[in-house]
Amino acid sequence: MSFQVVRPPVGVAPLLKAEGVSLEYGATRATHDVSFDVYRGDRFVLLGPSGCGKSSLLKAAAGFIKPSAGRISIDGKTVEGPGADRIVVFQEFDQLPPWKTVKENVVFPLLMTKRLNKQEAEQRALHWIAKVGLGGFENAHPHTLSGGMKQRVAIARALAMQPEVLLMDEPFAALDALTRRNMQEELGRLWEELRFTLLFVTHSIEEALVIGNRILLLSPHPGQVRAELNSHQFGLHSAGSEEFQAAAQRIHGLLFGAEPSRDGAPAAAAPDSDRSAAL
Ligand SMILES: Nc1ncnc2c1ncn2[C@@H]1O[C@H](COP(=O)(O)OP(=O)(O)OP(=O)(O)O)[C@@H](O)[C@H]1O
Repeated sequence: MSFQVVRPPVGVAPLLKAEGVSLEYGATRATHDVSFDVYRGDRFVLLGPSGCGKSSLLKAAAGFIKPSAGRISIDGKTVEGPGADRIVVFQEFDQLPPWKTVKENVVFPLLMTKRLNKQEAEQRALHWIAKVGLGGFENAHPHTLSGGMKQRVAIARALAMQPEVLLMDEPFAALDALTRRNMQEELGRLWEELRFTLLFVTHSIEEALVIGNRILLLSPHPGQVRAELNSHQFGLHSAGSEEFQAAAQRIHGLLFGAEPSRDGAPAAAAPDSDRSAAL
């Protein structure tokens, strides 16, 4: 199977742009010279092995950490810190304050923006709680919910803020396989309806193919761009198909540089400097 080469849309400016981003924690370099463009409506996936700096890139896009070199911008403006235009959904189930009900969890950040009054915020919260299938659980506390339901609350809370970019850091990684699949389906359904812009981190090749329309492959630590792929043709509908399996295998080869060729000999991975060469 072959991937389409990524070509930027003609005449459209990216919504989120990472330019030569290096991230460091003291002496530890997490990423080196990473560049990518996310366009409005993209489901853009950062994929790479553990420790390659995916979460760090997401945190930098969220404004939680600053690049040691390069820059990240939204609509041309350099990201200098967190903002309501970028909301993060994390993997951890404890991202919801446990003393607040489902409704209060969704309402709270809306009130913090000071753009809505209490009644408007509650109305909007109820709308989003229903949208993620949690109607009837508005007054429940997080500890009474399953892991999947907690992630639904986190998604409702994020989408209610109507961010420019929804940032998701392995949001389904701690869920059992069946719930994870349901949540991937749910996210796809929400995207079909709302067409929000998504930056999604995962180390699962299958999840990247199911969720993303574009995938950035990062090399092992420190993360550098290995390749960029279009993957819009894949989804849960195609998971398990021959083409899907071939794509997953191809990505594995690109990531780890040992893609088995037809005759069984390892083939070279995409060179960092030429993203399209191996696609
Ligand atoms: N707060 C921190 N302090 C020091 N080093 C850190 C910190 N956070 C991450 N690192 C280091 O930066 C590198 C990238 O980590 P990061 O969590 O971004 O990778 P990742 O690709 O998201 O990994 P995983 O898939 O395991 O979550 C790793 O070497 C990690 O040890």
